[in-house]
Amino acid sequence: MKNHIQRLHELANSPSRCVIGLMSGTSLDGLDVALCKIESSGTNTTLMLKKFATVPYQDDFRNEIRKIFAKREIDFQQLCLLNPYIGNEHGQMVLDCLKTWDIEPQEIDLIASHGQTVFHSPKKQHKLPGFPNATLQIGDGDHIAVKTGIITLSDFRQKHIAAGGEGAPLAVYGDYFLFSKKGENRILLNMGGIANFTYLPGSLDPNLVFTTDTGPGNTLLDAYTRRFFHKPYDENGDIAASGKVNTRFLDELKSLPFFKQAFPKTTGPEVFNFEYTETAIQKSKITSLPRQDIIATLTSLSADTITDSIKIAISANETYTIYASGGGAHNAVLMSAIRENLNMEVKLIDELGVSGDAKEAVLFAVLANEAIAGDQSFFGEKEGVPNISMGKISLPG
Ligand SMILES: Nc1ncnc2c1ncn2[C@@H]1O[C@H](COP(=O)(O)OP(=O)(O)OP(=O)(O)O)[C@@H](O)[C@H]1O
Ligand SMILES: CC(=O)N[C@H]1[C@@H]2OC[C@@H](O2)[C@@H](O)[C@@H]1O[C@H](C)C(=O)O
Repeated sequence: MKNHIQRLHELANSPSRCVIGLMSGTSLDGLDVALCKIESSGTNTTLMLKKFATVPYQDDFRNEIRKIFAKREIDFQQLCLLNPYIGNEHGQMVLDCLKTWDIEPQEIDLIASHGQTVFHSPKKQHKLPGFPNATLQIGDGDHIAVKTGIITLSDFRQKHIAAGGEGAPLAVYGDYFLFSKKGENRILLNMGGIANFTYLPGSLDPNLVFTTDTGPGNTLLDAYTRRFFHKPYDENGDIAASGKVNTRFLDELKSLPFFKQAFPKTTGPEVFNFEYTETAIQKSKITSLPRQDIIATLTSLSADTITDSIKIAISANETYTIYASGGGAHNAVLMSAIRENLNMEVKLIDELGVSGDAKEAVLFAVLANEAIAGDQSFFGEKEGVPNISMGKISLPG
């Protein structure tokens, strides 16, 4: 024990750390593994992404998670079993990546594991008096630490809730440290299962930094494409490109109160799922609409709700640059609808030196770096962006 605490002390005082960030998002496509060298902390943080891989999930593994994923009623034993099971699997995936990269586990200082979100329930969504914002990520950190022999930080979201946030989006911290630029207002738009963005003011004023989910990114598209096109997602937006947007259906999809809620707000596949699409199809009486048109309309919904949110958050006369990341950045139809709605170029975060597919995993590496070596950076007084260090520490021995 004493050795581990001494090691943490050394790491806290070392000029740089080698940190593996792990992200398993709402799309359940795989585990993103980002090996980063991080120097310093807070606004002085510099990061070099040394290696990156997405370890795809096997169907069996994904199906086990789907049994409980974002469901109100589940088999409690399944939840209990998955917690160590996912931790162990993620640990093994890290070891496999290290082997492929010809790197010894001893060369890694920390793992930052997001885990798997299985339910996200902000107050605005559950509306149960007396109950707080809540979110649950599983894939226990102790199992990763013991499996890999590497000190592991996990369960980052609880502290954010304890300090007054909804547990997400946490990207804001790393976004601010890594991607802020004096003199340039930036929007960092991430389109995973759920879409969110961070506003980084060119003034660098932490009081103006802003982050929120906007609603669906790919989650509705994936669910519908899986069910009716027997593919995991609409590759490149090809199905959407072959369909037409149906306005009646689009208006019905947009009538959900979530879209009118004030920022910051968060959501998940508990709300944006196949049933949500089905209900909107029934309500708008378009049951005979070609399936490509459904995909085209769902793609428009993602684009419109993203760009409407950006327009609300940024005043009309303000200039800014948008950098996109996440799997949705590979969807040409989604990207061009966003460009069209905003009438401006949308760049890729890759231009700023980090691959868009790696960004979220990288940001958890930054959070772990901050928890171990940071000095509680000031994030202003804005609601939903608490000034805190996050993550629980699991020791390997
Ligand atoms: N070539 C592609 N064409 C179209 N869509 C793609 C492509 N590649 C990935 N995607 C979409 O991106 C999704 C995965 O994105 P990503 O890994 O960023 O999500 P996530 O991290 O799981 O979600 P979240 O950020 O909400 O937690 C896929 O499920 C798919 O919908
Ligand atoms: C509860 C949860 O897992 N939320 C995710 C999800 O995926 C995208 C969006 O919804 C975002 O709010 C968050 O993840 C990113 C990494 C975040 O916290 O910034």
